[in-house]
Amino acid sequence: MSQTDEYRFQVNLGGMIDILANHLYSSPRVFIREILQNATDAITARKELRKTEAESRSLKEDNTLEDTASESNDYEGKVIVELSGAGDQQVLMIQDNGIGLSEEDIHRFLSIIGQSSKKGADLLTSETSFIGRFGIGLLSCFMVSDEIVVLTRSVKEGISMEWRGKPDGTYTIRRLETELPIGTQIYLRCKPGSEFYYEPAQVKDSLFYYGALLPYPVLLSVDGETKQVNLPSTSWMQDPEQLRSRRGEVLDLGYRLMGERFSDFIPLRTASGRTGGIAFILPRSVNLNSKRLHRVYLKHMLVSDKAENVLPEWAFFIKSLIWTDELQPTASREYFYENEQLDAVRSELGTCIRQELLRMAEYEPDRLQHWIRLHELSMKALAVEDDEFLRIMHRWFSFESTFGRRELSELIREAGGRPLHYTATVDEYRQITHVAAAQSMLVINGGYIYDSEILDKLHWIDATLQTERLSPEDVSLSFTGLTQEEHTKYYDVLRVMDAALQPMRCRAELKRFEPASLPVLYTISQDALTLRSMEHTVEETTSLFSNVLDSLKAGVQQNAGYSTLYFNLSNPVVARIFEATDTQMITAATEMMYVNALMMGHYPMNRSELGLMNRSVLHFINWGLGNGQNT
Ligand SMILES: Nc1ncnc2c1ncn2[C@@H]1O[C@H](COP(=O)(O)OP(=O)(O)OP(=O)(O)O)[C@@H](O)[C@H]1O
Repeated sequence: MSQTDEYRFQVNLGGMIDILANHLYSSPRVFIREILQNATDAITARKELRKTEAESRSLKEDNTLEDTASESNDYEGKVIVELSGAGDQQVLMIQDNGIGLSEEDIHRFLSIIGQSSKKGADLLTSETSFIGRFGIGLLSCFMVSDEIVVLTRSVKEGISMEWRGKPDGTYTIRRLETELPIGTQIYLRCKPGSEFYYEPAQVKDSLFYYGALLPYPVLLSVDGETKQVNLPSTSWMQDPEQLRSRRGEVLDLGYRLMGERFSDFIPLRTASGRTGGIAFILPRSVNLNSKRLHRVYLKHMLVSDKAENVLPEWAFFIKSLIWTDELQPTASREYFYENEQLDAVRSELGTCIRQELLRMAEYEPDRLQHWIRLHELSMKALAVEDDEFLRIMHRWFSFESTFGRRELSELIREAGGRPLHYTATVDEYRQITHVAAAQSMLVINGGYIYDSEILDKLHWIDATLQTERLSPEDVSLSFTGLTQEEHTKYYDVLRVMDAALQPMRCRAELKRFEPASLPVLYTISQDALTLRSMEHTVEETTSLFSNVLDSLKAGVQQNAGYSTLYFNLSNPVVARIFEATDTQMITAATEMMYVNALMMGHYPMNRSELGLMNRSVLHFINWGLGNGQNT
């Protein structure tokens, strides 16, 4: 048997940095986030240590818990960022007064890649109060510097230490003579080509971008001038009541962090209180398919300003600012794992929004109406998909109707317990709108996108809400018929009219209806309508395709009913036609009325109908001129 030699894997640090820079992080500027994050974790660790120490002391000395809490609260975390030098001699120093690193910590955590003092038993699922867990974040500094220098003094031991690491994987450690303050200082010297990331404005922007909500001061010192970069205490953000009472400040925060001037918002908070935020209502209407980009802070640090999955899909009219301490970020820290926890949080935040909508519907209807008007089309699209949303919003949706544009709640009231009548197409609505309005009949135009689908679904969400689709033929049922004498009197004229309309598979009927100004009403069955559009297509297509259509047409033709042209005897012109005796004149008038009705109903006319129109117009001109000569 041959001898087996055992070797250790070697890590090519340069290669790893390349992977981080080009494949994990979206921009080199994330090094600021990683350092701020480490500082935050170090401050948290120091706070926790003080708390445990105070607790064990209080147990020994029998102090009250309040004494313990106040003792652990008298420490204030702080981060100072300093820029010095110029060009490629620029140095960025980040100092925190956190827990610091002991000599042993340096060997265990700082010098071994992938080793972290912060992870729990299970790297991905166990929870800690820290943001970091992978033990790779500090490497991001090599994207902008050829050396990382860490000066540190642990709260646990008095020795001040220096660690210097290079991207080739070498590092040095030494004890310092001077005594440093407790905490850590990181020094980065600008790497050629990275000058941009050391510009004071850039550093300031990045510190604000990632750390605006950090609960301790982050100070930036440039040319001897020191200013706080992050927002002064925003702990009130976590309390929905405070958010409501600080309306102006919240809207201002929205502008500073999200760059948009919002005018309204909904406070968010899950039952556990571990996730919450502000759901800003978009002040402009948005496409339902546009990305929903939310801004999420994990333990006060920005994780992503492009998080799509923290709110339900339907909350497209909202742009939110979310804080959480429970969601699991990915290693790039730019997204969250799509896991059960995220599912639960998303649904709880969705419930907050729903409840607020319901609350508004009850107590602030004007506010709700304003939003709906802004986002109505997208909200209707959502309501078609989501019954729960439809249930909340339906009564605020507006529809065109013969009573004007009204909210559904008003229309339901007007209908007084009777079914709501609606047309399925805009053309059908156009055909009957005058007639229905003149007869004070409530008809809703369901022809616009989503409207008839919503009307169709109403009885699913409320069994008392009945709807009925109406066709123009149904409206004709409300017309007044003629007396027996009138029937006899107008029988011959009607026969002439029928004969004139026969080639168009249309029949004439004589009724009385309102408004008197409307001479005729054209109604057509669905089959007849299909046949009409097929005929129209045949006229416009190639012979091969028209053969196919012809055979389809033959099938439909057998079933297709006639359309009907209702003449309105209450209309003075129609009344005069029925007094006429000249058959030619009656025929021409009928044809004119027919094409006029088609145009009013927006039906495309076929070739023979256009010819008909031409003929009858010429006929009337001729007749008019002849009449003129006679007088
Ligand atoms: N400012 C600091 N104060 C104290 N310890 C620090 C500081 N910065 C880094 N460390 C130590 O160095 C270790 C490695 O840091 P690094 O940023 O690489 O990883 P991490 O923060 O643990 O995890 P992640 O890769 O998820 O950010 C940390 O676990 C911590 O022990």
